[in-house]
Amino acid sequence: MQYILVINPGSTSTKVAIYEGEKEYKVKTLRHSIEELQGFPSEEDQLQYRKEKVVEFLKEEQIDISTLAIVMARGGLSKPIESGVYLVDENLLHDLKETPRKHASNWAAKIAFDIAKEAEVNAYIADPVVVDELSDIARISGHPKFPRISVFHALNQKAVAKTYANRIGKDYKDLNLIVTHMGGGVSVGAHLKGKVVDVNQALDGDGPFSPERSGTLPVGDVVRAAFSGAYTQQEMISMLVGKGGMSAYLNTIDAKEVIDAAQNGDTKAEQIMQAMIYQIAKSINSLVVPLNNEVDAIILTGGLAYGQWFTSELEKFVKHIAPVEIHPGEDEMWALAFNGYQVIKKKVTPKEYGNTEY
Ligand SMILES: Nc1ncnc2c1ncn2[C@@H]1O[C@H](COP(=O)(O)OP(=O)(O)O)[C@@H](O)[C@H]1O
Ligand SMILES: CCCC(=O)OP(=O)(O)O
Repeated sequence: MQYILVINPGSTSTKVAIYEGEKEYKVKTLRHSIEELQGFPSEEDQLQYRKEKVVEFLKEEQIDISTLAIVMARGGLSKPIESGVYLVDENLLHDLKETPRKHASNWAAKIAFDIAKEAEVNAYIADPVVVDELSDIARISGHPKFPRISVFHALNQKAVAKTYANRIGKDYKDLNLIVTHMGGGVSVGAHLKGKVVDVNQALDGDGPFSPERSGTLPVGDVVRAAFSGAYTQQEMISMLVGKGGMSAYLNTIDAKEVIDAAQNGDTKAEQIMQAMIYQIAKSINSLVVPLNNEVDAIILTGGLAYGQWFTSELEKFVKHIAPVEIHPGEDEMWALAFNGYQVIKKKVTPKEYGNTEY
């Protein structure tokens, strides 16, 4: 049997799967607690830990590495690139290692590359978090030194948008959609006829706060705190990513636990969840502008979209704009496998990252 190995590290989870063609054969989602993630002395230690989890999965499922036909990985914070499938090569690995923006997706290509090397096959990424289709006007932030950039859940946003288009018998390129991914990070994207022309910078940029990120903060106060002498650069960055948002208020990155507490009378948990919903709703409403007031549907996806109370509260703020579709979890694993299968069948020609000028 020739298998496709799919590797997807997120900020709160590591997802790993084996596909036979487009068909899921085995899948595992490991959820990581805040204590577990903060216990690693270095980035390298966490990479090794996540890699061990992938190798353990292969052993548990008795998948011999020689049966792998291809390894597919989520792409991280390399340079901005167009949507597509890219061979994991030394250039890509170099940029992912050197990037100042740290995120679990940066490790996926390295883990995939090492396993693929052992299996004597190729590793690829598809629709990494740096897919950049921003309109020129969306790039202007308010100061030329700090242009807005595209960092978001490109893989899942595009996959669920295409799944929705297929389901209603339309082409993705004929629709205007607002896709909201709500996981460890939250991204809200304006898909204008198949291009994500505006989206919040979902790591350390702007947008709603999320289970582990602060989103937009009062920037003057942040600058004063940064220069106060009270914090190191790493402590400041952690306030934005990792220990920001819900985790800063409630010391957990498990939104399910907080939603359950909110529904069982925990007023602090309820207030923070309502604030997250309020901020996400404001972002969704703001994307009516890049879509010229013509929105075909709003899609809610990611882990938090499993929470029925959460999505129904959010729907109240946005349902006047367009029909709301709930797509809980993600199509990332399937999308990676699908892209891998297209490469195997030679229906897609992978791009070379090093040759990509943007
Ligand atoms: N049934 C659920 N209801 C609400 N939130 C959930 C549910 N299941 C998972 N989540 C939350 O979704 C978040 C993780 O989403 P996910 O998209 O898997 O994130 P990531 O890929 O960033 O690790 C966690 O905060 C988790 O608690
Ligand atoms: C960096 C953008 C993608 C992102 O936030 O992914 P997670 O929600 O999986 O951390």
